[in-house]
Amino acid sequence: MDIIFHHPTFDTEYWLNRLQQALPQARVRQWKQGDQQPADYALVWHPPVEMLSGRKGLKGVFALGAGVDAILSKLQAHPDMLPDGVPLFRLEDTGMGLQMQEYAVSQVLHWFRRFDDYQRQKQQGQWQPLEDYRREDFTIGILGAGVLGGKVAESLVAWGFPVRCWSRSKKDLPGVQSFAGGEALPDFLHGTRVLINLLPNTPQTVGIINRELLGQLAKEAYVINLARGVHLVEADLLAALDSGQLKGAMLDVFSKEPLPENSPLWAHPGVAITPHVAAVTRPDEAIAYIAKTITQLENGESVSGEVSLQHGY
Ligand SMILES: NC(=O)C1=CN([C@@H]2O[C@H](COP(=O)(O)OP(=O)(O)OC[C@H]3O[C@@H](n4cnc5c(N)ncnc54)[C@H](OP(=O)(O)O)[C@@H]3O)[C@@H](O)[C@H]2O)C=CC1
Ligand SMILES: O=CC(=O)O
Repeated sequence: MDIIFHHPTFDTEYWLNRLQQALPQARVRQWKQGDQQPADYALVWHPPVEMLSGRKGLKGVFALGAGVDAILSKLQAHPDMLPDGVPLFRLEDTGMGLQMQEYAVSQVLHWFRRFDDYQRQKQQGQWQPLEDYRREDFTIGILGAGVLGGKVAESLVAWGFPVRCWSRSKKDLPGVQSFAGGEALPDFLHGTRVLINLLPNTPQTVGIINRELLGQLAKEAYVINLARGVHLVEADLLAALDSGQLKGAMLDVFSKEPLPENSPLWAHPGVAITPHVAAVTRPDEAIAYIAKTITQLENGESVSGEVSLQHGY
């Protein structure tokens, strides 16, 4: 079995060695321009079109992350990039769930315990205990209730917050109120104090966090965007912060990355920023998952993690 690997920034040597250890029967190599030798599986992130297109004998392509929007948008421009019938897989959790939980819980607690207000007071040399927020006024609404949204919901339920989620299909997650489909979106938003985005980037979700949506949240709401920058209309977010409709935003992803120097988001006091690090691919966990999935595929067993090209995630 032959496996080709391409990632623009990962430590390729490390990945090749660990993949080889996990799949001793395979021949693993870094894909280089001009390499048209046979391959059964391709492991990729931002793949050059020629790495995949027209490749015979390919049995599966693995995206080395959770989101497949970049691959799918390339596929739209080059429909022959993924040979017909070749499944595309993505990473399901592989350590990203825990990272998302850490990020979301720490930020929700930061706002819930009013550390943002106390920081402002500290800057003014002000010693002034503030009224506690109550959990019942701090409903967390999670857009997307898949692998990562589900994990984040679980961790916030454990902290005693009222948690609700919104997805395409109805969910049965312990302690979480589930809303499904476009018609249920207004009810989901009504009373949501902290909105956490973990949707995939699809034509249906681009620009979903806009003026209209933000206006339906509870007064002085907060937004955490952990998914993709294109979900959020940045100008609408800034306007909602300036009007007082929103009290704060924690953003990990941006419509343009790296965030341009002249973006007004940098200087806005209500906005905190991290550079797309909410959940990174952990090599060892990802390799274990890919090796397990390839072994299952080779044994003719069913696997999870296949991307629906129809739904775009
Ligand atoms: N910032 C970072 O560092 C990282 C960001 N990400 C982002 O997180 C995203 C989510 O990852 P993951 O949880 O694994 O993805 P999943 O595919 O497991 O979950 C996606 C969820 O979104 C829901 N959904 C999709 N389309 C719609 C729609 N039109 N309306 C309502 N709900 C919808 C799905 O509904 P249903 O369950 O009904 O299908 C599902 O619950 C990734 O796509 C990626 O962009 C991922 C990793 C790191
Ligand atoms: O943003 C990262 C991913 O894995 O998707």
